[in-house]
Amino acid sequence: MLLVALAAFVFMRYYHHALHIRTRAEQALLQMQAHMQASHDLLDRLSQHVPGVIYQYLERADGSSAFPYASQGLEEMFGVAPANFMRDGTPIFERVYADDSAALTASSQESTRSLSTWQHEFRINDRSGAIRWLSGLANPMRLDDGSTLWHGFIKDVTERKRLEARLTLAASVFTSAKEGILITDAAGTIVDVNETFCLITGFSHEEALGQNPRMLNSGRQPPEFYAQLWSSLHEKGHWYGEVWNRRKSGDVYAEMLTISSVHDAAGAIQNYVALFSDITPFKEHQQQLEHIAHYDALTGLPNRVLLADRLHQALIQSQRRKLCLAVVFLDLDGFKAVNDTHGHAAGDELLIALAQHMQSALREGDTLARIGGDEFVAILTDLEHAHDCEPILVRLLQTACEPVHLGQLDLRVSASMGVTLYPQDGAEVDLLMRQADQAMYAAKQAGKNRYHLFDVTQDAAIRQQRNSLERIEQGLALGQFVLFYQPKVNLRTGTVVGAEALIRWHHPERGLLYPAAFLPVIENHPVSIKLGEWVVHSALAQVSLWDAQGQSLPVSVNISALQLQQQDFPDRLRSLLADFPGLWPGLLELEVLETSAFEDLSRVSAIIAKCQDMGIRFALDDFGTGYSSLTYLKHLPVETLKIDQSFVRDMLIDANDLAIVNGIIGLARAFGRQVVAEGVETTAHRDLLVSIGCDVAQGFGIARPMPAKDFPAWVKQWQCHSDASNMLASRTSS
Ligand SMILES: Nc1nc2c(ncn2[C@@H]2O[C@H](COP(=O)(O)OP(=O)(O)OP(=O)(O)O)[C@@H](O)[C@H]2O)c(=O)[nH]1
Repeated sequence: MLLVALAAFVFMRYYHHALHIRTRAEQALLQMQAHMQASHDLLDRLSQHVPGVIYQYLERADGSSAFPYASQGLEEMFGVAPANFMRDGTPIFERVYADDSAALTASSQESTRSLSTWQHEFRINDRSGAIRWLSGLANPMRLDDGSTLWHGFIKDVTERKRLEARLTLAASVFTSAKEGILITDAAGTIVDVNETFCLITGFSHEEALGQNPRMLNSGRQPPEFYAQLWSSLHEKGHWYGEVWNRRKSGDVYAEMLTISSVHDAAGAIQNYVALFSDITPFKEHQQQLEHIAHYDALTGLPNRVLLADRLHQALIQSQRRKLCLAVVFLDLDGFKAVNDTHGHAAGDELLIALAQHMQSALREGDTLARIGGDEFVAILTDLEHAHDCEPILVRLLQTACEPVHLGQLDLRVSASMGVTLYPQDGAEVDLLMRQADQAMYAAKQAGKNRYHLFDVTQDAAIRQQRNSLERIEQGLALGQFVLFYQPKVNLRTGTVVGAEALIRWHHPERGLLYPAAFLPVIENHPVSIKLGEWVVHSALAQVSLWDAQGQSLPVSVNISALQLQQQDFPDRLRSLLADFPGLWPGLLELEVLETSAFEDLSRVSAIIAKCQDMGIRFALDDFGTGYSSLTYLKHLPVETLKIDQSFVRDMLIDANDLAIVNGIIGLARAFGRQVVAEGVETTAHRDLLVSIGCDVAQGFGIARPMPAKDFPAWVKQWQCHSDASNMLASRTSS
């Protein structure tokens, strides 16, 4: 019993003891669990304030993995709560960016194998699918069961990576840019240069650093240039332009430069960044192009473009210095023959040699340009007096005709030169060139190998002539010319036997002009033919009109020698007549001036005869005034002689004139020609003419030339007076 009791006691003691131990163990466990929970909570709380994820990673011996612990950051990173990976870590690895997966596995395996710190950067696809960069670091420990446990952290380094990428890009732009880059601090001290800077300038990185960009100064830009550059930099924050700088070798080069100022957050200038490219080859090419554009390729002399520019400048200088200048247009004589005989290449050589020789015949400051094949122009400047150019002109002439030795050949040409002088009212480059050219032409005309001075007065007259010609042509086109008609009457019977058509010009500014005011301008000019044809056509139209009105009256028109001598004159006249098919050609008489200079009388005679075959009549006007009256009378088959008014007017007081009038009447009779007296002014004229056998006359004493519209009324009025002498008396007194 005691034993039982003892056993029970022992058992109880043991039981209590065991119970106590167990309770204490349980308490300790609970305590430990509570402690662990607290540590866990503390870790969680702390890790919330740490960027990224703090974790434990377990890799078992069988290859499976788990994240026994991971802070909440894991959920942010992968979108799944850490608890999900406590037993199986595989889903995490499915998020790793495919390209980075192999490297991640390799780094992990290496850490497992060597138990070295695992440190790796890799990319994942976050829960939105975007790529993010992670950077992990963990230390491994081998557990007894052969598994490996890492403790470490992973953080998101996407932003850092982006910055790094930008920096890398910027660095590679800086390094590999084809432009030279130079960076200074705010004080202008060079803090960095790139590779291209070194290539362009020849200065190494070390040589450039700490220097001022002034080290590149070539001295080609004046101080004002740099002042303007800095002012632009300060005002606008940048400057752009071309600069000539000097390389380390001393060579000057051209660069296209952009400078920008870089400011700090407070707006203060921190740096200046200069970017430049070497444009020297481009500049050289540009210079070549400019040379081509301004210089003659064969002789190297200035060409026409540069000449115009130089001449323009020379005119300004001449005005400023109050000195003369001469423009000399020079054309070689007989140059074509050199080409033809010795070939183009020899011609070229001659041009080159002559260009050099002539250049050296000029003074320094004068310009010699080649403006075409064998044409040159010289500008002789700073002449005190116009005649100061003469010795230079003589020298030029001599130089141009000196022989040029080319191999076996001795070539020799000469020059014709036209010279014009400045100052001259309103003269400009073009005008001076034209004047010199014109004068050169005159030198050629005068026999070559000489110079000719342009004559301003003569030129003004020529221009005036040209202008008048244009006005006359214009007047003709605008219908400003009219025909007036002067009656011819039979003094014995009082009958009106015809009229002479006389041209007048209703000039818009100068009023009614007589032929003497404009016909001399067009004498021997093609315009006179045009005007002459107009006269014939208008007269035919008038005759035709009067004919239709029942007043059939012959009309005479004056015809110039030039017009009559045209080979096709009869045909042209025929076509004028063709416009008036019903008109009898005998109503048209052509008056040829007796003073006309005919080149070939037999040809003129043949033309007259052809026209007469058409029915046209002819008169020799102003008969007796020329040197060839009798020759013309003999050779030209005209029907009528018109006695010049100068003889008629003065025959009453001058016996010689009377004798001439008598003589002409006698000649007319002898040659079977009719005779008409011009310039009848009084009854005394009439009586005398009638008494010596000239019945037909015209003159102011009968009627002045009048507009066509007044003519029929005048005829009617004339015929009302049976006694013509009364009429004459009344005219004379009026
Ligand atoms: N060799 C050579 N000949 C040229 C060149 N340019 C034009 N010519 C020739 O130069 C000649 C110039 O003509 P002209 O001035 O009428 O010749 P020219 O014999 O001097 O005649 P004149 O001036 O009346 O004395 C022509 O035969 C052109 O073909 C060139 O660059 N080289």
